[in-house]
Amino acid sequence: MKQINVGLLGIGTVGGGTFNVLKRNQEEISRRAGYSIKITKVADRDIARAKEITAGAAEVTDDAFSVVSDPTIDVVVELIGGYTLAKDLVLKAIENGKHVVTANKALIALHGNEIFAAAQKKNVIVAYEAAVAGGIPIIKALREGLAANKVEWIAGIINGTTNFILTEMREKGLAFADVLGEAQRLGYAEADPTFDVEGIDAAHKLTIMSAIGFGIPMQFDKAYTEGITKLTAKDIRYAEELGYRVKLLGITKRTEDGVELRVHPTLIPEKRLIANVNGAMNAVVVKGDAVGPTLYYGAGAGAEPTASAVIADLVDVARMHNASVDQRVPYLAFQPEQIKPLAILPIEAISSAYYLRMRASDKPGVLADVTKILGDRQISIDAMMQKEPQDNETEADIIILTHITVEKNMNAAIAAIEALPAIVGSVTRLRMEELGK
Ligand SMILES: NC(=O)C1=CN([C@@H]2O[C@H](COP(=O)(O)OP(=O)(O)OC[C@H]3O[C@@H](n4cnc5c(N)ncnc54)[C@H](O)[C@@H]3O)[C@@H](O)[C@H]2O)C=CC1
Ligand SMILES: N[C@@H](CC=O)C(=O)O
Ligand code: NA
Repeated sequence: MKQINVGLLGIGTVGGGTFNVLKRNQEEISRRAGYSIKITKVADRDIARAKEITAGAAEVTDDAFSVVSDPTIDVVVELIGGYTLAKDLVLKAIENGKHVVTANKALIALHGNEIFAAAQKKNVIVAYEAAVAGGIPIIKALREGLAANKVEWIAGIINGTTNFILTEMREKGLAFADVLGEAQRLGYAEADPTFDVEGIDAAHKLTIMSAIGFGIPMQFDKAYTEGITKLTAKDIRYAEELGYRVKLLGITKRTEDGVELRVHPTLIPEKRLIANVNGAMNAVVVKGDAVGPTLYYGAGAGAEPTASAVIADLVDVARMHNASVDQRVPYLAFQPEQIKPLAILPIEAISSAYYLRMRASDKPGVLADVTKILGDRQISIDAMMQKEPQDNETEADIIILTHITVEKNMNAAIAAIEALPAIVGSVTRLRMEELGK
């Protein structure tokens, strides 16, 4: 059987998983690929660890550029992360006519447009299944399985670290910081976990799915990004009392005015399957006009689940490396000349239902003032809950769920509510999604 030589850049969590799974399932994988896929060279700055993992099965170097320039290497697998060095390495590999597989969503979301244009010119594959929702074959589903559909919206739990944190906080009442440490230990978190907890990693993945779903260029800089660091256990509890779960959701929707591209904590009805996705698991709902809503579920992070996607890409490369660029699945699902920009809507222009929590002095008339402010702006109320003041407290929590309104309208209403003398501090606002239709 012919051999495909792989140069692996970075043998950390995902690189190590890739090396091990490829070794363990070698026979099964080559029966599928029609080629023996072999990691022949590994670059990692931690040479000792790389040598320990590879145990003599591959040449090890600390010079990643020597791998992308090595004429014996057919495919470069980039698993170092970050955008600066990774971009240089990937562009150099493409320039040298090598196919590329990467799990690096930051790289694709920020520099994908440039990378795919370079790859198209050189007739090489750039595959990135592992970059979105880890082991779930969501790129495959979006690019191939749903090709008949006009995609209407995509919504997903696409960051394992934050879903793990939210689950542990809800189920075990643990503090945010303790759970983050555990997620790091388990290999889920990014090198800089701010990317996870501030929603940046999810926004990278959402940007990629939005581009593939709607045939638009990658526009990460226009994404609205809000993480989970300000989320309180109290809001998670109140949401639950009202029949909802709070998840960090990435949502992208095609509307008449443009495309919504937003990541934020979101209340989802608990009866939805996606509301019950826990731990580091990911789930993505894609709504196509023909197929309706479809749900994809699986491990979104971790060594072997992510390796599963990396190796699936390697199998695709093995099968398709001799084809010409126009015989292959296009990088972003649409033919490159058919990628057309659509405006990304600012967050003020999106429409959503809302969860509002405010603290009010326990005086008569406050509720009437709040409902009048909402009514004056045509914001209708779906549900309301008032918590009696506890023990020595003189203030009560009021929780309101609204029907759908434009965010700009809600901003004005919140400002007016916060200006009421009886309202203490600021109003907590969380967006809600039905995800049904
Ligand atoms: N950990 C996960 O669950 C997932 C990670 N990813 C992505 O996969 C990529 C790799 O992530 P991890 O494996 O978690 O990271 P990691 O930090 O465990 O591994 C990175 C490896 O690259 C090596 N490295 C760093 N700088 C280098 C340099 N200049 N030259 C040579 N080697 C260098 C490090 O020594 C390390 O072994 C990232 O882009 C990440 O976003 C994607 C999906 C899931
Ligand atoms: N840090 C990421 C890793 C996978 O993409 C996550 O937690 O989802
Ligand atoms: Na994937």
